[in-house]
Amino acid sequence: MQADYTINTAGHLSIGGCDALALAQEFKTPLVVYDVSKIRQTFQDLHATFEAAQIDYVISYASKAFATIAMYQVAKQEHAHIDVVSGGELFTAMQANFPMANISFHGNNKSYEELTMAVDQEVGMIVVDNFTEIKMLQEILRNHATTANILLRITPGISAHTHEYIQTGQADSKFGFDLASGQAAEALQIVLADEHFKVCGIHAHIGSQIFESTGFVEEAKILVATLANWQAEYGFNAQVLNLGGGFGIRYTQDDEPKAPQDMLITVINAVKAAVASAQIKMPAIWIEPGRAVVGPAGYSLYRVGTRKDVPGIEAYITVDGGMGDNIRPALYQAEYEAVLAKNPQAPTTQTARLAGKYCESGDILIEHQALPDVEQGDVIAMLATGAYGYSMASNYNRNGRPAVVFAENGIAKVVVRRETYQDLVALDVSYE
Ligand SMILES: Cc1ncc(COP(=O)(O)O)c(C=O)c1O
Ligand SMILES: N[C@@H](CCCC[NH3+])C(=O)O
Repeated sequence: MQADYTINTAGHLSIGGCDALALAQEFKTPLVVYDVSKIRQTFQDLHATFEAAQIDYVISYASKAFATIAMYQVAKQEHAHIDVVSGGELFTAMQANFPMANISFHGNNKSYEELTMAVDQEVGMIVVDNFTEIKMLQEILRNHATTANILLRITPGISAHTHEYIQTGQADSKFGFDLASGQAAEALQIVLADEHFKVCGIHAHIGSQIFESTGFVEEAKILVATLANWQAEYGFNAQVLNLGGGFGIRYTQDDEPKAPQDMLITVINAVKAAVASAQIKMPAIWIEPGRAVVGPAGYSLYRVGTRKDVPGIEAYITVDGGMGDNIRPALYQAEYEAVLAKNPQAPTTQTARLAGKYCESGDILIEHQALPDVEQGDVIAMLATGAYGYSMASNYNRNGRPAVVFAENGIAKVVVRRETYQDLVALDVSYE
């Protein structure tokens, strides 16, 4: 399958109606560029799918995939909720004037301060993960003489087909209350007995970059069966069934994911069928897509620097970024594709390793990348880098993180400025 990108009349890669070479020239490289209309389209496709199914729902953008003020504003404009996993993400959402009622707060080790911040800000939903958190939250709510809407995060015992580092639903997971051992039912009884909690429902998330619907269907069945049991045993009527995120995207031509809205239809149908057979009231379905919303919309633009030929092996073509702006290849052996921005469809003449500039042998962005002849200064665009790229970026080797540009209808706007050398020492304190 042909990679998904647009070429303009000059024959250059075009992102959000902007020429990629012009973007690299104006904003320098490495540069992260988002085609904002792609982000909007994904939200709109998911909304349309839910609306056609005629059920109550919430689309909660999992903002760990890319959390910035501008992105929160786009999510708000597209009528999405967001989920946050730290005080820092929550603070960013506050700066974006994101409605606090439309935020879910996640995390397996939320601190006392973070929980207090969530309560003070009247965050709409706290996704309670463990017994320690229940205790802390009870104390905070008592002290504030207030209540909180909560979901219980359940570990449903499903091993999704994905990299083990990004599986989260298996019984041996650091996240959530285990279902099989009875932990989840124990947690439910505690929160139901405390009037400070408005227990709205349950949550699970089985993992990320998942292509097969079977894991989600299984998840839906297990969670609905759990709700039916809990209704019979504890009289608990859930209003919300949050199925988490995890829809996979296409990084390379070998990937053939379903469109997120197609995956969603399967999931909705599985919930509807399970609810009908369990004879419980249909809860609102909440989903938390991160990668599927921002991944395909993001491009990383790099300039080619050096080249090293190794006799008999693929050459190293090194660019001006690498593991500092995209750790995923080094961390998960994640695969990507890249094109030459000035002529994405130029016939290829070589297969090379696209290497980063960081001081690590493992800093290879792409192995076996087919490329035409490239020269120093050429702009290479890595595709589908919008999820967990910038958000996991670091200052390793004291490289500044790239700027981020939103491109839409031919207009490009910096939404995160490039870090300067001065930024890099801004937190340092002299010891002389
Ligand atoms: C609780 C939760 N929800 C949603 C997501 C988003 O997942 P994805 O980006 O794969 O859609 C994650 C990350 O895996 C998560 O941990
Ligand atoms: N950061 C991971 C996904 C983890 C999602 C968070 N639970 C990735 O890049 O694929």
